[in-house]
Amino acid sequence: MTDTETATAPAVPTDRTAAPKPSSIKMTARDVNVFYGQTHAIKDVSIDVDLENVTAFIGPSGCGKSTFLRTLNRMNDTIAIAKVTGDITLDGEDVYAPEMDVVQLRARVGMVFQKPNPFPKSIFENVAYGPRIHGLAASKQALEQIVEQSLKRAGLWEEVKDRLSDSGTALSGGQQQRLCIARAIAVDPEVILMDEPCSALDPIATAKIEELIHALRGKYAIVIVTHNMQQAARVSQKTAFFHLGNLVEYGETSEIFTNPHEERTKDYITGRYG
Ligand SMILES: Nc1ncnc2c1ncn2[C@@H]1O[C@H](COP(=O)(O)OP(=O)(O)OP(=O)(O)O)[C@@H](O)[C@H]1O
Repeated sequence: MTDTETATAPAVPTDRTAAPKPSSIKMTARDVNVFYGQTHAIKDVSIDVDLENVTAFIGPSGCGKSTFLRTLNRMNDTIAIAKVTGDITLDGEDVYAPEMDVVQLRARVGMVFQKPNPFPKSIFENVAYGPRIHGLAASKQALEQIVEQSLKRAGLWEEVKDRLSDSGTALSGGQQQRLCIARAIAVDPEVILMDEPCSALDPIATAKIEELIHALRGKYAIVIVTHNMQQAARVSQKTAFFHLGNLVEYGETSEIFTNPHEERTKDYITGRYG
């Protein structure tokens, strides 16, 4: 059954992981607009991203979830016709300031994409590349330690520790996605943005990524775009609902799914439109 076929809102887990924690604000967005030529894709969006809570972005196809996610680490800079206005900060620093080093920013605010995209290099090199170019390891041993710790944090170490020189592209889809998460973790990020990270994965691989998101909660601020409302309910403590480029409602996930304030949110989570 797909989300659009469900007649009721997804159940929110009642275990402790679902409860939001008091949090410090890691990123802020104020009055953010994004234009692709004449298309006004994001309209006056303001939001705070917590460190301790996982934030899910949900909404129907084309509502601007990915576009807004990409404003947080300036990935839209790579799209020639994209224009971003408004203010975005990371620990109070202006992300769009001319002096902001974008390579450094994207290490601090890492990204995991819909389709796993390991480099056509060894498992070790996939993880070692970032720390090496950012000068994070003083020695070969230090680099090996970073690789091991990142693979452990990404829940992949046990599966790959005996074949670190195999190609990253030879792993299964779910393993490749965890490798991409290890690659993001290796440069010691503060925020991890995930753009539908499970959409190309089977249910078992998806469950592993969801467990991993739980385990990483609080170590990094995590924002996940998902089409799957059950997934949003399972992995996040805060949910933002987007519709036609507007942020319609943002709040605690349990509240959004059980007691939404806006009619459009209610219609979406009960599957009245998709
Ligand atoms: N590179 C681009 N060039 C031009 N328009 C774009 C580009 N990327 C997105 N858009 C437009 O911006 C709007 C928002 O798209 P976006 O991909 O952010 O939505 P989404 O909610 O993530 O959709 P989906 O869930 O289908 O991935 C849409 O109208 C889309 O057509």
